[in-house]
Amino acid sequence: MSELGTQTGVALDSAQLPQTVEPRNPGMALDMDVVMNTRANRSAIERRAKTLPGRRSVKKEYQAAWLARAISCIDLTTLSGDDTAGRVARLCAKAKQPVRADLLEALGLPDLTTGAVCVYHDMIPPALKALEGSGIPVAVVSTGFPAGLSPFHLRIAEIEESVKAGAEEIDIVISRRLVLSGDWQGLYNEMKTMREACGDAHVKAILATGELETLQNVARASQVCMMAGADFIKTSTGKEPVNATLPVSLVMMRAMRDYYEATGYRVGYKPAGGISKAKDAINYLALVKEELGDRWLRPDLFRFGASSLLGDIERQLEHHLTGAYSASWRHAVA
Ligand SMILES: O=C[C@H](O)COP(=O)(O)O
Repeated sequence: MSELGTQTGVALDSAQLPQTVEPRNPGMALDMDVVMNTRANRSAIERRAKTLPGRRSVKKEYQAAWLARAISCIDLTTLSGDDTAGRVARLCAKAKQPVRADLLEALGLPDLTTGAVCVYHDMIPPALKALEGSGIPVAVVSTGFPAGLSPFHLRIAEIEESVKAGAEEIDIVISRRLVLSGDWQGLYNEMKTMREACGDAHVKAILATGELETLQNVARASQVCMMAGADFIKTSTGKEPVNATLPVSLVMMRAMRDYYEATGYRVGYKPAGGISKAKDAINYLALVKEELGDRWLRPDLFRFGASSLLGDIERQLEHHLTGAYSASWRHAVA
């Protein structure tokens, strides 16, 4: 049965999620033939991406199921210079109970949570404290986020410090200049060293696609990061002028599909930055379903990096259950 279909039924039951554990991508030797043969046809990709928002219409209980799944895949994020322990604690409370309790009951999903909470290094202790016992992992941005231009040994030390402090997921930024100068070996070495520094923590490689100039560069950088052992590839920091887009997502997902076909390892995907509307979330999930298949529609293989998406999803779910919209300020996240 198709899992989040518009034709076939889907129960709003998180217990439906299979408990299979995906083997971690171990990486492989850098294969320059694969990298150089990886291409991206911009006009074909843009044409394909444009068809998505128009023809996807998921209604009523199916829409609620897709939105509930979207919530389970959110890395609920705060990455501001004025973050405080209090703000992070409020964000974590929202991660533990992402939607009003009566709405969760009505959906039959009393235990629904977000996929993770994503913060800066200094906010790890308050996040861990607030999430204690919830099973929700703390993700941390690292390696001189967002530009990634601090000395390399300090970037590695930063990863090690965050792992030591208890982060289970490390979102690293790659050196964009290595992509822009075609230094694929340099990018491979950097990513491999970062993956090693993460140890048991999972590593998400932020490509900062809005700064990579071409879709071909995005495709090649995706391949190289996966070969070097990335657990996830992620579009953006949220701080670039252009962040996640559907065309970029199509390119990255196709690179992931090629990598899976070549190695048997599934790498996760995280679009991030500027995703703030429920209907955008559904478009991304639909793209994942069509390009990669149902197995990828799980928090272990798919996340949204988003600071304000949850509020709009809660609003849409409230409308689904009560027939009325509430003001967006009632769903402020933190
Ligand atoms: O990784 C997450 C992003 O920084 C969040 O970006 P956003 O604030 O545009 O949702």
